[in-house]
Amino acid sequence: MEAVIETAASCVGSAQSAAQTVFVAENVGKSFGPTQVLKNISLSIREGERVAVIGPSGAGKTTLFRLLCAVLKPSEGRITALGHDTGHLRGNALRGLRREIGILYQNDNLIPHLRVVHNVLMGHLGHWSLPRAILSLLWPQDLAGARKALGEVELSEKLWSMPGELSGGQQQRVAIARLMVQQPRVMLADEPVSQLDIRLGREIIALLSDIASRMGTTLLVNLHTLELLEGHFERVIALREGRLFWQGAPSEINRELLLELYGAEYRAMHLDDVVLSAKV
Ligand SMILES: Nc1ncnc2c1ncn2[C@@H]1O[C@H](COP(=O)(O)OP(=O)(O)OP(=O)(O)O)[C@@H](O)[C@H]1O
Repeated sequence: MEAVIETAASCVGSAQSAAQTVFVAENVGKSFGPTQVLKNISLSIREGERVAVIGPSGAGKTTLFRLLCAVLKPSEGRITALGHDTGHLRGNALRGLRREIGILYQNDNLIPHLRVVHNVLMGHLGHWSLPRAILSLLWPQDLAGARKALGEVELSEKLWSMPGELSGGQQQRVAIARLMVQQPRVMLADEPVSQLDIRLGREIIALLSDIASRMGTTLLVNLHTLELLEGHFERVIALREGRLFWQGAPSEINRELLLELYGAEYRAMHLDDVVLSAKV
């Protein structure tokens, strides 16, 4: 099966569509020392889109996310994030960009010695002055905002709990409540459910997708569990060996594509059992 790869020109699109674009990668490469882990990646993500990034282990998914949120700079090519060339961002401009990008990791999202309320209010950190942030640790500022966000993730009763008293799924919900308080323009979730069983994973992906669509926030999720694509994403981007292998709608994914994408991992992932359909 022939991999469908967009050219830089078609990805970048016209000046008009660029105005509604949150990320543009143009011929991006990333090397660590002599090892090139991303090669010639060109893609764009539109405002409000919900996109899943898939691919075998080591394909470069996390590296791509770190480039998009400007934690890493490209070795080649250019990334434009919310209108800024990340290769040239420094100081306040870099902090400003990071405020607009909310990140959810697979675990360790919460500060273990802070109560849930304080973890949720961490979402305000990019906007609050240092004195207000310190004061909030003694006397939570915006308690109503924390209560509301926790209500949205159905954890109102955990406001004063410690993270260690929560299950893995509940901790991810608290991290999502923190994202709601942060109100970023983009949410990047890097394998947010790989530590959870499939039922909890489904709940978390459904919650993220629902919140992103209600807030009009762009959502990018790096996913290993392909069963979770169903119904939540408008587009899938597949990476293989550091290259953009394929992109399209979830409904276009078929057995041949997955066999070619995952190679030896295909059987281990039980992909024959995966039933994919687009209900977005
Ligand atoms: N800081 C680094 N220094 C050196 N090599 C790195 C670094 N970060 C990532 N790599 C390498 O880059 C490649 C891609 O890693 P990355 O974590 O982006 O892949 P991935 O697709 O997210 O994999 P997984 O699904 O297993 O998490 C891997 O071979 C990894 O070892």
